[in-house]
Amino acid sequence: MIEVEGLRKTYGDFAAVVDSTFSVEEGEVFGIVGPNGAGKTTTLKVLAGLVDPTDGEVEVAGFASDDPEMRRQLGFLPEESPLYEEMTPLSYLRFFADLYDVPREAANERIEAALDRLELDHRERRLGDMSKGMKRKVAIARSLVNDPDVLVYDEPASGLDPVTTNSVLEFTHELRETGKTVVFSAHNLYHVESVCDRVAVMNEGRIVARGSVDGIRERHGETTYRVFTDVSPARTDALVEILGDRDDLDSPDALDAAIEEVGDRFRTTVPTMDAVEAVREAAAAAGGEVVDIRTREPSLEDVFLDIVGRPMPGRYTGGGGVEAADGGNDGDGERASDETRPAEPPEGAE
Ligand SMILES: Nc1ncnc2c1ncn2[C@@H]1O[C@H](COP(=O)(O)OP(=O)(O)OP(=O)(O)O)[C@@H](O)[C@H]1O
Repeated sequence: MIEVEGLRKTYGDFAAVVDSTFSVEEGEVFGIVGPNGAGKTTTLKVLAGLVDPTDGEVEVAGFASDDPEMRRQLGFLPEESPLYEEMTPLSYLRFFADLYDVPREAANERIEAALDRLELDHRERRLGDMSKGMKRKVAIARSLVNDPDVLVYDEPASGLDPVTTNSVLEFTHELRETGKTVVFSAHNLYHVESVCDRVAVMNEGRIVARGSVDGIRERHGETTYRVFTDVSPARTDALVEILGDRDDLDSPDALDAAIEEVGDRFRTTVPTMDAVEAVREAAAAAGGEVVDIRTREPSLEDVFLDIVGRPMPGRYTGGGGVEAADGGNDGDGERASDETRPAEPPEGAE
């Protein structure tokens, strides 16, 4: 439903988006996450036909992004959506339905259905007097008046209270059950995890990972083991010392920092089963024993911090139009599996 190949957008010699390749299947909810300035909004605006790409191919619902027909197939929700303050939700939404030439009866049905589902009361109230959450719901309803196949939402739940956030996210999730394809950006990784089928992680203009949330987590996150050790209070220093002295562990320093007192036990967080065995031996040497081992899966947030913490090649083209280093994606086999595209893979990665 959406094909993006080698997308690049530069402003002067600054690259807002660099060699970005991804596709979104029909009926999929696809999330774009990344820190401030990563290039999410620019990518979405290109998809919505509001910004021309400097380079690359973009196709939405079978139309090139510069084809005016493409906009008719699309509902765009910008990050900030100023509404005509003097209008009411109903008059505002009917106005947009008219712009799209939606027959009055179909428009009314669509508007009522969207506002009912979004639980928007006060439909005759002036938009200027509505809360931020209400306005956001009206803007979401606006994105649906032309019954588009593709919805592009920039931070749909930004700045909303938890109840309204949930309602908006649930609604986003439900859209795919009606056959819509949704691309949205978010900062809140929990939102992305709860709603998206697949995600792209952007950093400094590049897609540095993409795939299912679980796939990305598996590739990037590290499972850690929490080992709970019971040692008599008189022997606790001995345990810490023995563990700190182990030079057969990946990182004795990190291990040392990871020993915490939890109630009358010690909790040691280690990265491998070998390290778990090392803790077991140390506990025995200190006259205690391991009483519990828990596995901790990485959250998307752990993964995100790991990925975006990596250095990226420069974004400035120096006027020549060529990046300091090539990164991003090569575009092949994007749909086949979960993929990651670190711009500069650290040694030994992948
Ligand atoms: N019209 C423009 N002219 C110059 N630079 C721009 C323009 N639009 C965006 N940029 C720059 O491109 C980079 C990416 O911006 P973009 O808005 O796409 O990031 P974002 O990931 O959506 O960030 P945020 O999460 O803060 O909204 C930023 O450094 C931004 O300043």
